Amino acid sequence: MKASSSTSVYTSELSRKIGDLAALVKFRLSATVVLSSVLTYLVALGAGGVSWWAIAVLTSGGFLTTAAANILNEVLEKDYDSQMERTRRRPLAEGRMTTSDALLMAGFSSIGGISLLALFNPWTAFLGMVSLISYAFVYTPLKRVGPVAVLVGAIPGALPALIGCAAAEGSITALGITLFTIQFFWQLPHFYAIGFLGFADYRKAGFRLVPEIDGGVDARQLGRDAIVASLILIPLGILPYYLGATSLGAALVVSALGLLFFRFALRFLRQPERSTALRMMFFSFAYLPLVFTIYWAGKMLM
Ligand code: HEM
Ligand SMILES: CC(C)=CCC/C(C)=C/CC/C(C)=C/COP(=O)(O)OP(=O)(O)O
Repeated sequence: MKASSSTSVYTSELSRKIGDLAALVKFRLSATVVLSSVLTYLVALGAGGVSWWAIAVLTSGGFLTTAAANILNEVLEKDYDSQMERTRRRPLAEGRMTTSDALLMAGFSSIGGISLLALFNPWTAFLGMVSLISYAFVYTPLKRVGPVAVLVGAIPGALPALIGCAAAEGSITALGITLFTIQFFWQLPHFYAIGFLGFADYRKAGFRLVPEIDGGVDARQLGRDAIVASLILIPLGILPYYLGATSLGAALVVSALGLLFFRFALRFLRQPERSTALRMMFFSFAYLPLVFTIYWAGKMLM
């Protein structure tokens, strides 16, 4: 009896620790970031030369680097995270973890991550370092300054696409810049939907990522910007075909997804409310992995 109750205490303690670690590194976000690097790596590499070993190194190096960036972000924001409903249960915000433990993890994680990325080539490691530093030390403080933070945050947010291409090609190429640009513009409607939905929460903690008008969210501005970004994604979708990185069919499907994104943005602009924002947000979750997978499939079938 005693043994079984101490086992269940141990199990629930362990699952709480795992939950805390997942929240500390923003596991789902980090996993998607890494997926974008792995998929762009595969697009750049095409059919030849894919090794499971290289994919494992890119996945673990990318994950450790992204985890370090997110830990630093949560250290810097622990007092603000505790004021937001969405983030208040994070381990640093609730005091279940100390700042020094978190910093120690960020230190080991960044050294491990960048070292693994360096196994590909110096560009991959350098770009990993730039994304980590710009996310933690430029974007994070700018979140309290104004909506410009979103455009700045979209740079480290898009660098994983360039990192994947650099790992495959050894340098910064036209394909890398194209996939970076797609990931950059994708993030704008992605965040504008989230920002609209979470406006009150952001405001409570003093984050100023979302444009305001008369003390409320400026939904027209968000809608217009989402329209512009999604319109840019439509022609951009074709570009990898001209660079020889995918088939015409795949590129056209990606452009069609851009058109669909535009429709979600247009509906949001016409009717800025929870339901239209939610649809734009859920579509954004699917859009990026779909786009890179379609390019890859197109290249494999060429
Ligand atoms: C300017 C850049 C970005 C901003 C400001 C941003 C902001 C956010 C926020 C605040 C959430 C939490 C939504 C919630 O919990 O309700 C979120 C969710 C998410 N973001 Fe982004 N994001 C950005 C870029 C990215 C990038 C680069 C990726 C991946 C490639 C990404 C993938 C995701 C995913 C998969 C989720 C849902 C998973 C989760 O809620 O943990 N985001 N984003
Ligand atoms: C390879 C490497 C190191 C890449 C860095 C990639 C990275 C962490 C991208 C995330 C982009 C981003 C601005 C997310 C929102 O964070 P937020 O601080 O607004 O989210 P929060 O409100 O949930 O804290």
